[in-house]
Amino acid sequence: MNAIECYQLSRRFQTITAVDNLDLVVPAGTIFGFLGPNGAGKTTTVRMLCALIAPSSGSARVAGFDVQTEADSVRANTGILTETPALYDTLSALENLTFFARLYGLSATQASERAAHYLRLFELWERRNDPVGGFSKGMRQKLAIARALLHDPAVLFLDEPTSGLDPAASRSVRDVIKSLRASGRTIFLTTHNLAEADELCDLIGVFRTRLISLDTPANLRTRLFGRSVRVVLAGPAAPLAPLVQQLSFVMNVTVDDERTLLVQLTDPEKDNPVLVRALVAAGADVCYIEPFTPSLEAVYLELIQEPVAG
Ligand SMILES: Nc1ncnc2c1ncn2[C@@H]1O[C@H](COP(=O)(O)OP(=O)(O)OP(=O)(O)O)[C@@H](O)[C@H]1O
Repeated sequence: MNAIECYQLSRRFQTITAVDNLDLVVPAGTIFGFLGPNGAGKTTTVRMLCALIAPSSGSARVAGFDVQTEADSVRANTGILTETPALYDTLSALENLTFFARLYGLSATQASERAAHYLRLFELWERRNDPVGGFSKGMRQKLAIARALLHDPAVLFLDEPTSGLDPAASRSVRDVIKSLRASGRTIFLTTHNLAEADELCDLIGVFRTRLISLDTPANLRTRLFGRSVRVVLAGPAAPLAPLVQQLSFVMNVTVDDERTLLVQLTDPEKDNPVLVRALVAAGADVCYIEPFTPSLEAVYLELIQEPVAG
């Protein structure tokens, strides 16, 4: 089953087109990473998918419901963590959660059960009676995610969930996100943290008003950079680059540093021995050769450089 399906989804604000003909399918139980520069239209997309604003054209189904004709059901089945979640500072963690659970329509018993469940899950139980005003940013963020989960939504939208958190708090929030996927939820994660997207996401959409690319992190790398190896030599690398470039299976060569070549090729298992033989025949001493995995950041920067297809 698909958690999210968009068909030609668009939103215009006066003269600005914020989202242009978005076609997107996100399978249930996955973490989808939505990446794009500032002003790309990510928040606008999330607001349409949560049935908070109407599309100008096109359609979308979230958790099986149409965002326009079944907006109440969409809202009942989605949770959203906004970039700056508001919590009541003078209320305790438990009071905050039970208050919001009642707003979602849960009975008093259900509200306290659900609040206790998430406070334990997110390791906030010991601090349940403390006013939230004294909580660290990481604790507040976990509490805000808990709040978004109180009505047990199938699809959770998280906007920059680890922004401004220290490494330990970020790790703890990422673990929470993984545990939510393990429980079968679908997570729509908007982030500028590419290492985080790489670690968490099953599927990544790179977006700038239009969807530029949609694939798994591994496929995005291979599609853009092919399969690459780093060749570390005992002597200078630059003089050998032209020779390597001439090999029929080599797609591209760059000099990574004084003694290192980055070689993009089609089939490392088959091509590496030929590459090494050619280098040795040219008098080079090969110290070692290893697979090279470009960072998702390199992939992302390459993708958003490309002009948006007409
Ligand atoms: N209510 C609105 N009225 C007019 N223009 C809007 C409105 N909401 C968004 N926009 C415009 O739509 C475009 C996309 O904005 P949006 O907030 O969706 O981008 P974003 O990708 O979420 O950006 P960021 O990463 O900075 O949060 C921007 O040009 C923005 O100014």
